[in-house]
Amino acid sequence: MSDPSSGADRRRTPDRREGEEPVLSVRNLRTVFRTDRETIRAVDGIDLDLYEGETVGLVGESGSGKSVTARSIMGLVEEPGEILPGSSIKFKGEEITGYSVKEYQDLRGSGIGMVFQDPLSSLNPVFTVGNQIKEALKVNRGITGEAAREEAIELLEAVQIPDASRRLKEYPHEFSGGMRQRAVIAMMLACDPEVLICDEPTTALDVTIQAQILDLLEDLQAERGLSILFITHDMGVIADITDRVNVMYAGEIVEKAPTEELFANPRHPYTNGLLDAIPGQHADEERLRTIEGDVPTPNEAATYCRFAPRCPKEFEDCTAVHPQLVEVNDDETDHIAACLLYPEDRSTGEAVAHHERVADRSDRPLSSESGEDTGDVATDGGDRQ
Ligand SMILES: Nc1ncnc2c1ncn2[C@@H]1O[C@H](COP(=O)(O)OP(=O)(O)OP(=O)(O)O)[C@@H](O)[C@H]1O
Ligand code: NI
Repeated sequence: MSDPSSGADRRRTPDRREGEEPVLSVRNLRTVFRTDRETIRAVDGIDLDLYEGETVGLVGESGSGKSVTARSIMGLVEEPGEILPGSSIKFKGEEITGYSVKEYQDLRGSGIGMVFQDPLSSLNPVFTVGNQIKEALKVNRGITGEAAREEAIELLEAVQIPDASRRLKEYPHEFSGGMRQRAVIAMMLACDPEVLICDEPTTALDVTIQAQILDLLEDLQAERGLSILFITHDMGVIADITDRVNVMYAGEIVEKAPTEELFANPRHPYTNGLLDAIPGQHADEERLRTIEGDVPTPNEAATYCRFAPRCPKEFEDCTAVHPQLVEVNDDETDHIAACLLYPEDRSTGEAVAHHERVADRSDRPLSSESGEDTGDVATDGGDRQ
């Protein structure tokens, strides 16, 4: 059987670095939540690549599917959530969708670490910070006793927690918010991960502390060659620390480009809306501009543009054709956008026809929508070696 990701590879042109394999590669990821009333397509067919030593951003408003993407990668999708067959997530070339509970535990213990917005969700209140780091060292790297204590001190020093040997004996509640997040990062480093997924790790912190944590992540990345997937709704943070960006809206990635390029030439109207909402962009205005309206819950197949109802550039076809990620023009092969206005060097009619052709090749219904479970999607699923 063919590789489930090959169709997606042909259909879009993401993120490639010549001759190099990504550490983490996501293709056609679809994660749904089925309730009695509806099927929420929280993540609806996204592609994502992360190469060694780089920071890739995933940005979008609340409810766009960023956290579900992260949880899908980590094997943390809970009932009634489900990763659909045909989705592919590869870590160092190995398919990890379909991993057992034990395999995911091992993956989280060594390969991929995750830092959440709330550090207390990763820390146990009844154990000292030192004990928790030592436990991580024991379970994941077999380091115990005095060696573990020394390593724990080194890790706290690596995340710039002053007075490390004393602080090891303290409990999470004795740490400030910023220090707690550092402790969580130290715990992640205890697993010696290659990939770090950060889901809004600084959102709850004040601006100064936030900047310090971002600096720390950059330092750690340089020292350890970490690859970081950074999730945020804050375009300012994206500009600060990422090399490449994926803009997400209602379960889909709508624009993808190197960070500098995205900020210099944003193409998708949604991305423009997010950029306009950065504080300080419009000094003459008193209040922050935000995009009017809310992210819709993606509870039906996208046979149209999900952003159209809020889009200042909406035209008739936007409600009838599902935009595909296409190159914004002939010169920008690493800049793609899912908007019927592109490729910009074609007439609107030609561009729309192009999107229709690509959609024909790649949009597939959920098996539940095609009546019987025909296996149309499921046929791709069983390809794990
Ligand atoms: N357990 C669940 N059951 C049903 N729907 C869910 C569940 N978890 C997430 N969703 C839905 O999935 C969609 C995406 O949620 P997600 O948490 O990934 O958004 P997000 O981009 O991380 O937003 P935020 O910036 O607020 O963290 C939302 O529509 C949400 O309601
Ligand atoms: Ni989230």
